[in-house]
Amino acid sequence: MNDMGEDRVIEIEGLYTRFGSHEIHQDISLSVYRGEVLTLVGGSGSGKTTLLRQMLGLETPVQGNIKIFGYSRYDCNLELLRSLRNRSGVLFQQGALFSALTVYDNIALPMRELHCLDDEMIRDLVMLKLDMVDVDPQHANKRPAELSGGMIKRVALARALALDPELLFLDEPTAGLDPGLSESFVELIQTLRQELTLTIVMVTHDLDTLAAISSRIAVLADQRLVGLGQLQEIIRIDHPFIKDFFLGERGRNALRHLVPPS
Ligand SMILES: Nc1ncnc2c1ncn2[C@@H]1O[C@H](COP(=O)(O)OP(=O)(O)OP(=O)(O)O)[C@@H](O)[C@H]1O
Repeated sequence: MNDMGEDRVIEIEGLYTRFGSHEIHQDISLSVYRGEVLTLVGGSGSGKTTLLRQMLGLETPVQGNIKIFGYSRYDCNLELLRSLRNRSGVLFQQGALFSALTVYDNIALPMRELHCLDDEMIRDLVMLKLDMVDVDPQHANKRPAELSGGMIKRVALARALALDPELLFLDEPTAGLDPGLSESFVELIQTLRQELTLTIVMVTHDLDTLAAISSRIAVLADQRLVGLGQLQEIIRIDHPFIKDFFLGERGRNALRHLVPPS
């Protein structure tokens, strides 16, 4: 099977996750379509990060299937898995840069792992990625400890985009940023998403970020998917988590254009 003409980038079917006797997901099914931003929300411990890690192939559910670009995560050969990995990029929480490596080497690492690019080509590509995320080349030789929180996120995004992925995973992309930095980081993601025609799966607790870039939202609660759709549809669902999350005071501020004041 290939992905020609297929507009589902990810297909999750009948997924169950358990850690010991702790049930995390029951019968989760959802698709992510090419070019959309699907945002996963849910209470603490509802299994958002676990689901993201399963899509990345870093964890395996006890039951169910996940297809990426039309290929099952669980019946492919090593070469195929590597190619699936190279077609996706990930921005982990807190950036997760290698602290011993410079900015340059952090971004160059995935390129070097391909073993087919020479040093000059890698240099040009690293500089191009830094430019894409608005980081001045003068910072290339710094280590992560010398960077501000906002800069770490940008460098981590440059690394996530190192291999020109079609699919980007963002785990709490604006966590730890103050509102101004958070807004400009979201604008950067939005611009790159359009320029690079990315498909994005994002986990966030931040309603401003969610409202700014989500095409659709998937809500995890009670081990299940209790909502899947556009924001306007989600906020009409009668579920305690949804009411609390979207229609509480913070929600009403972030979504004031959608939710009438009570
Ligand atoms: N490898 C693991 N072994 C055992 N339990 C785990 C493992 N990974 C996650 N869990 C548990 O699974 C549950 C879901 O975790 P997960 O991190 O996916 O939730 P989350 O929705 O992302 O939460 P948060 O919003 O707090 O980040 C939690 O109770 C967590 O302790």
